Amino acid sequence: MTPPSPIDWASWRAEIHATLLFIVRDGEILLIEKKRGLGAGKINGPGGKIDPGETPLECVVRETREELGITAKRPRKLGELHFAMSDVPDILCHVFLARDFSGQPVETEEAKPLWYKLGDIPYERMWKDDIHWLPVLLDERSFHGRFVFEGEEVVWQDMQLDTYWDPEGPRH
Ligand SMILES: CNc1ncnc2c1ncn2[C@@H]1O[C@H](COP(=O)(O)OP(=O)(O)OP(=O)(O)O)[C@@H](O)[C@H]1O
Repeated sequence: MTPPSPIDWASWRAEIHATLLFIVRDGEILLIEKKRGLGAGKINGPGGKIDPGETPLECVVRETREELGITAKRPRKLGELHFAMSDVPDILCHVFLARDFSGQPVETEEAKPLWYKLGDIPYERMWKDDIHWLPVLLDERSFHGRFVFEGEEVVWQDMQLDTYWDPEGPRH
């Protein structure tokens, strides 16, 4: 049984709209150690806040360039995450997967690039929600996750799978 949500999701609106990208190539995933801002010190994908007038896709390509100096090729949105936070503004995050990029990842003031084998993802150094949806993304399935945080802890969650129709169809 799912406990009742502490949030009224029907009227919930995020103050921040953001993006995340996971690039997977040759059995490895490109992650970053975030050096500043929300989640500094944690491992995540590149991404950040959507600028006014920007689409989520434009944002994720721009943020990946700014943070790692590479250009993601054909990112596909597979997920949406809604975070109700206790001590920072609430976030709606669009999550993308890409299989290729151009350029060489470099460390910047915002991020340090880190490659991990797909079987070796450091979930213990990531946000606590990630383990619930990153394996779904890596399976190329779509998802909609909602998480209520108290500080760094998840106190309520819901994950819906296969929630989007992907116009490009499954890749395998
Ligand atoms: C709560 N559980 C969470 N789980 C997984 N990922 C989370 C997250 N909470 C935030 N994120 C992501 O972290 C990035 C930085 O967030 P964001 O608000 O943009 O902060 P940041 O200070 O870096 O902003 P800018 O660099 O100025 O865009 C952004 O991609 C956002 O989607």
